[in-house]
Amino acid sequence: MAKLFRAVIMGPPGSGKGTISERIAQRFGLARLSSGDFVRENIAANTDAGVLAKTYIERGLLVPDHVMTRLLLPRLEEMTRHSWLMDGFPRTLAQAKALNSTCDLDLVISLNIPYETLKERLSDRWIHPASGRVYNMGFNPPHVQGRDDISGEPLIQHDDDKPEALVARLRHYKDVAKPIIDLYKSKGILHTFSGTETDRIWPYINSLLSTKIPSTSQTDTQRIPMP
Ligand SMILES: Nc1ncnc2c1ncn2[C@@H]1O[C@H](COP(=O)(O)OP(=O)(O)OP(=O)(O)O)[C@@H](O)[C@H]1O
Ligand SMILES: O=c1ccn([C@@H]2O[C@H](COP(=O)(O)OP(=O)(O)O)[C@@H](O)[C@H]2O)c(=O)[nH]1
Repeated sequence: MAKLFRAVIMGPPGSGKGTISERIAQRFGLARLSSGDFVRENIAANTDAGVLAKTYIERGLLVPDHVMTRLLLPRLEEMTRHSWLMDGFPRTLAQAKALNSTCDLDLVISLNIPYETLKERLSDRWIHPASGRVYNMGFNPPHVQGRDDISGEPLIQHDDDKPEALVARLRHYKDVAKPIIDLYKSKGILHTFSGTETDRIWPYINSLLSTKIPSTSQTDTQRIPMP
């Protein structure tokens, strides 16, 4: 069996993690895992953890570590035979340590994007909740306004992209990300990419990953349904 590949993508809200994850998943055939999608699915399904998580998300806060690790680690244990790319986890040092005890990461991508760019992008971000596909009215608008290109279903905006929640989220990101970044740097697996446009960053990520994983002919993002 080919060697499995496990990667994490980090960056503040709006830095392009979702956009880049989708490209990586399509180009390299990795399973794409998103902690945010997982939390939202739990909220929609009214699970105990979902109801609890909602009270934090509404205030622009992170969900507590013990809730997140309880939700995600069993999920990762089911993925022992898949290569994957995780977006949104770990978001704290405690989560990074918990992840560390579950699996060995091969690579961490960290995105470094100016604050003004983040604010502009998020005020105009639209999402197809079922697939996680993201649109931006300027950068990658849907073919039909307000509708997902593939399913035709309605697009939504996240409550936590509102400016009130956003400022708190950005401040919080800076504080909590630094020790995680330092940890991955010390392990020698951190790769940082800076810039204002995903299209300009992407070729560098693409060539880095090409040296680490074989590309596939897969054209559709592989999203593993959450239980
Ligand atoms: N690893 C995590 N730890 C704590 N809370 C999390 C984690 N992942 C997701 N959440 C919660 O779920 C919310 C939505 O997750 P999602 O990844 O979509 O976040 P986001 O902040 O909108 O991300 P981004 O804007 O960076 O794509 C977060 O704002 C946070 O409250
Ligand atoms: O170069 C870019 C990359 C992304 N986006 C948009 O910015 C928003 C945030 O991107 P994404 O959801 O990928 O970021 P994340 O929050 O996952 O890091 C989305 O509306 C994207 O369409 C953009 O306008 N230009």
